[in-house]
Amino acid sequence: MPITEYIASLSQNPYFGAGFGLFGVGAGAAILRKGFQTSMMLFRRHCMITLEVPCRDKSYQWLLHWITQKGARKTQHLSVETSFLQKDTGQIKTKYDFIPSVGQHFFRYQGAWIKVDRTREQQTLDLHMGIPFETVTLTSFGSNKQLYYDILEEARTMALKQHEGMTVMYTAMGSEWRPFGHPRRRRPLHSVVLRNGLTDKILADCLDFIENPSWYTDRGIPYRRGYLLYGPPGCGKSSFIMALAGELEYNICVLNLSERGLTDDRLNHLLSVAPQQSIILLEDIDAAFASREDTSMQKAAYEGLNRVTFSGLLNCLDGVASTEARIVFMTTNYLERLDPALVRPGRVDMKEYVGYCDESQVELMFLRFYKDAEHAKTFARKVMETKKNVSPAQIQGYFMFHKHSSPVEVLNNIDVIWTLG
Ligand SMILES: Nc1ncnc2c1ncn2[C@@H]1O[C@H](COP(=O)(O)OP(=O)(O)OP(=O)(O)O)[C@@H](O)[C@H]1O
Repeated sequence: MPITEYIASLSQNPYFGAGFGLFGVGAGAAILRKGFQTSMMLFRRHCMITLEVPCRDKSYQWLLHWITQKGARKTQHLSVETSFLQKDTGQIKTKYDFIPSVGQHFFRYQGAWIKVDRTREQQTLDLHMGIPFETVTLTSFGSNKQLYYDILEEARTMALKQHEGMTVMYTAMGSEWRPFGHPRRRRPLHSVVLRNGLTDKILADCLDFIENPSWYTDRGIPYRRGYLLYGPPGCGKSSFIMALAGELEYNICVLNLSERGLTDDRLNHLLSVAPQQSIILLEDIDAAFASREDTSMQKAAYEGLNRVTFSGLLNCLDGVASTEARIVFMTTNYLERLDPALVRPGRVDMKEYVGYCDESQVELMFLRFYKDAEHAKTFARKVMETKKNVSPAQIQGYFMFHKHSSPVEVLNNIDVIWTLG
């Protein structure tokens, strides 16, 4: 049979017609699907704008809180984050924050609909935090990037407002800094009573440093400043640094140099990634190295474990180069135990003794507690007449002991100061 006849006979075959029809429908559907996918992809690429924020990014938590409070307020799918807040009285209040749960949420911002996708990768763990890796993706119509800048900026401002008037303490965890405990209410600087003029001297030095970055850059000097406070325990070294941080609106990163596992490399890294506007505090700096020289059990226990070396610390202090003001505070009870190399200018630019009370300090502390100028003078004189060393912590303890006593009773019992605690 010639081929034309064969084709003509096929067209009359009902089975072939039906099969061909089905094939046509299938092919048509496939082409339509492909076309739809391509146009969706083109639409997404040209008409939608997305922002992906991974959980390692600083703005991640800010954004989640902002979305719950400002954006997707009506969403019913939430997860909880519990935090603690300390009141002035020391009482701790538990606070529950809701954040959008994993999944999709929608909200309107500046007239635009925004889709929120919070996704969690079950397979990938964030090694630093030990939690699954997460991302939040915002998607919206249009090409206006400003929308996302505005959202991130609002989220940041909202987060910072929460900590207004607070000092956040950071501690080193692995290779990063993490807030430690609850943010503390700022302590008024002059509530820490140091010898006359010392508070203002240190404050003025810090302010001069913070306000004059160009003085350092113009002269090629690293933009950092080191302070050492030394003196007996209970005289206010730590309290002063906390109060100073509050005054400067800085936070504090506390580093324990004797910590096991803190190597030179880790220390170097930590110093270079410290949060902005924070004071680095190295407490009891003598303890980290003193134990190396003695042959006590302690040394044996730590032997073989990674620790910071003295030269490592010096290198790290020298290497703290930063575009923003880097303030390092060190404290010690034993200045004489410190290696001169550690306290030379450049590493320690200001070295101040914070010691036992003098007469005016005792008087001021009395005034703060009892608001009685006349008895304050007598009290201070009587304390000084004993010729015994007295720390502000001892005076504070004595006043707390006499919380409900009259100023006269406080005057008549001063021997108790040295027997408390
Ligand atoms: N100069 C001071 N003025 C007011 N209070 C003070 C002062 N010094 C110490 N105190 C009080 O005494 C307590 C202990 O003080 P702090 O821990 O600051 O002393 P320190 O010098 O850092 O001691 P250490 O060397 O043991 O760390 C705090 O409760 C603090 O309020």
